[in-house]
Amino acid sequence: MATAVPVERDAVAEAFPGDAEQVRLPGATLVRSGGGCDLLAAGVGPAAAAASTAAALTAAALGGTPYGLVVCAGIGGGFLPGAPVGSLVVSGTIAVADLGAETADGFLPVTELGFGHVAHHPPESLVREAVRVTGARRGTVLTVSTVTGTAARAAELRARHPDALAEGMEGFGVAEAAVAQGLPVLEVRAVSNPVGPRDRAAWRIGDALSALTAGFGKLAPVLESWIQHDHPDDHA
Ligand SMILES: O=C(O)c1cccc(C(=O)CC[C@H]2O[C@@H](n3cnc4c(=O)[nH]cnc43)[C@H](O)[C@@H]2O)c1
Repeated sequence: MATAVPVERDAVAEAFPGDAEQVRLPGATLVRSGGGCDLLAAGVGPAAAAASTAAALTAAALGGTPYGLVVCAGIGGGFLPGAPVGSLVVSGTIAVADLGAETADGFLPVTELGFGHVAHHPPESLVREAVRVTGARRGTVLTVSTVTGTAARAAELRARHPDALAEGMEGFGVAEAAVAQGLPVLEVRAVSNPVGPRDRAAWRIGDALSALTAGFGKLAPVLESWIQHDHPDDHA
């Protein structure tokens, strides 16, 4: 489980029972819950998140105990009216919003330049179960390197990503690290602020952290059970 900062990690950890221990690795420090779930405060932004998630995944694989699933979780911006403050969003798609080239004719995603990826798709069975048990909204979660701060930018993102419900700064980085090691990935965002004109007074970080803890209270058993079973329909 990768969050950006320790306060998000601890909000998620509350949902996992038992005594936690700290595990220090080269490039990452994990909090290991009593139930064996590893939580990582991976850093803010896609690059930091990818680097520390990759370090943790590689250490587990080399140690002979590879992970079965990677989850990126945290607070995020919500696109109104679909994702109001305090709501929970589960990623049908994890997409990077600003990886590409600006041209006179508009934005070109990096894939149209012939490189890499711009989206990753969590397993359908996991998304469906996560939405069912949490009551979360399902949508595309965008990863941005610059927090959206104007109505014009929010509208531009929605025009390019009509299914977008939330934005954060780490999901795509975590997903790139997971997919590079053949692992499934999911993103869960609790909405702390609307995506749009910058208004720090409107942030509701405490409410979003509470929504994260409550959501993972319901999600934790689903994640554990999902990892234990094969999901042939997801491989099609
Ligand atoms: O200074 C601002 O106006 C501002 C507005 C929203 C968020 C920030 C952050 O620095 C938070 C970064 C942190 O939290 C996640 N997050 C929360 N809300 C958003 C958002 O609207 N857009 C993107 N990321 C958001 C993010 O994943 C980071 O970990 C500052």
